Amino acid sequence: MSLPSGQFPDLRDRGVLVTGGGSGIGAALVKGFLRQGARVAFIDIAEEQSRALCDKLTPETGTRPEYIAADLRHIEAVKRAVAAAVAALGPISVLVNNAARDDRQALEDVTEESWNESLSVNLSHLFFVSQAVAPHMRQAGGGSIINFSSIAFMLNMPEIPAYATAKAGIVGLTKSLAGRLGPDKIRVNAVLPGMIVTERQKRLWLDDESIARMQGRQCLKRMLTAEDLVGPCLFLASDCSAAMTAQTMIIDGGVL
Ligand SMILES: NC(=O)c1ccc[n+]([C@@H]2O[C@H](COP(=O)([O-])OP(=O)(O)OC[C@H]3O[C@@H](n4cnc5c(N)ncnc54)[C@H](O)[C@@H]3O)[C@@H](O)[C@H]2O)c1
Repeated sequence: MSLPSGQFPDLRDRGVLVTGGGSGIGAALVKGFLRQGARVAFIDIAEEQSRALCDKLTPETGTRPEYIAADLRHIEAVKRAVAAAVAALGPISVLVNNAARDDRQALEDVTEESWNESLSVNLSHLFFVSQAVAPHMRQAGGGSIINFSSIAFMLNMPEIPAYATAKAGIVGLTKSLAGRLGPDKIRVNAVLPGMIVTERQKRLWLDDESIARMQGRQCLKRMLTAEDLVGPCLFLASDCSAAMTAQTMIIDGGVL
């Protein structure tokens, strides 16, 4: 799929911060927001691929995104990364909490350490990045936070107990943050993607058979790609969704 053709003029010159923007859905979002004329920064742990993405997107969009190298599992690093994003962009109006790592683990193999690691990489930073960004959104007169959950926690996927727990937790976090930040004109919503066929997913978990099986369950009989998440996130970021907060939006091609 290519990026959606829609334009959201209110996103022009907005400060947009994407976590995990170095690959997959996050990279499509960085490109999608740049195409709207937004000022975009992204945080990612993978330095080489992130710098390569910046080199690729600069000629494609006419603007170089700001890359901030950080490991979101460390809260001090989160604070430094958000400060760097504000220094580069000015006030932030849009935050997309996208970074995650969907490791598989059999029930018997889960340890205290691996459980905490999964919650750290898939849940905790969404709160701490939001906490660090909120004062800057207030300064900007409001904003939109988009949290990436997943339909995975609603399906029968026994090999991802901690990831599923984190993704369910993100829905609760979204509603709590929406209540706290609504009076500051900051909206908080969650998106729940279905099977999005990215390079990493193909390398690690998906094959033709599993893709065909999921397409069999989808109403839309095509493969979903990272670009399919861009339009919904632009909508949630823009004033087109001005009265929408504390909601969840499923983007899965209609899995029944
Ligand atoms: N791809 C799918 O099928 C799918 C389905 C449902 C939900 N999601 C969700 O969508 C989001 C994006 O998924 P994706 O498939 O594009 O993943 P991806 O692995 O392609 O991208 C995730 C990015 O996050 C970065 N990252 C990981 N750990 C980090 C850390 N500790 N600090 C900083 N950056 C870190 C990675 O380097 C990577 O660039 C995730 O929240 C994922 O759970 C994806």
